[in-house]
Amino acid sequence: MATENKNLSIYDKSKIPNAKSLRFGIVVSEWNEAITEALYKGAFDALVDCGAQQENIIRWSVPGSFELTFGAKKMLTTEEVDAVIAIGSVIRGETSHFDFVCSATAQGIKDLNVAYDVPVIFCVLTDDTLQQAEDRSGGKHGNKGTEAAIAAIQMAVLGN
Ligand SMILES: Nc1c(NC[C@H](O)[C@H](O)[C@H](O)CO)[nH]c(=O)[nH]c1=O
Ligand SMILES: CC(=O)[C@@H](O)COP(=O)(O)O
Repeated sequence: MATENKNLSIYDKSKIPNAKSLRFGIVVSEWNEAITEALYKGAFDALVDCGAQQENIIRWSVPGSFELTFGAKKMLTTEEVDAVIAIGSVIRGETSHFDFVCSATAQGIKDLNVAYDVPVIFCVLTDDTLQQAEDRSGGKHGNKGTEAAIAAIQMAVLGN
């Protein structure tokens, strides 16, 4: 289902485990800051809405999405967290750099999920235009940060 047919911000709170006892790390890329800050707000607000304590949400910033893998690895290996959310916004430019950044970031975060026992949630927008990014970070398609927060809670308690 394409995002166009799924609002990224809708969740049934009654079906989401309470996050009161959980600790979360959120690593935020500074590239396209207006987008990533909107994604962060969506994630933070959803975690708190589902019971997370604000003091149990640790935020770190990294320069760009390519650095999210290292930032998430450092977060999960040095902080006591139950899940990490990696937030980025990659917007296509003139060259193929977009493809390399997106691929490396996706593969890197996937690799962390294989190598470690703490879920790392892929909250990285990969858009052709700024409008697409705006639509998915609190715009007409909702907020992928909200979606990522719900996934983080669900994965943090998986198998418990
Ligand atoms: N163009 C975008 C980047 N590029 C920067 C890289 O992520 C990385 O920081 C640099 O290559 C140094 O290692 N990053 C984004 O997050 N979004 C972009 O649109
Ligand atoms: C995703 C990128 O790295 C990209 O925005 C950089 O732009 P350009 O390809 O024009 O150098």
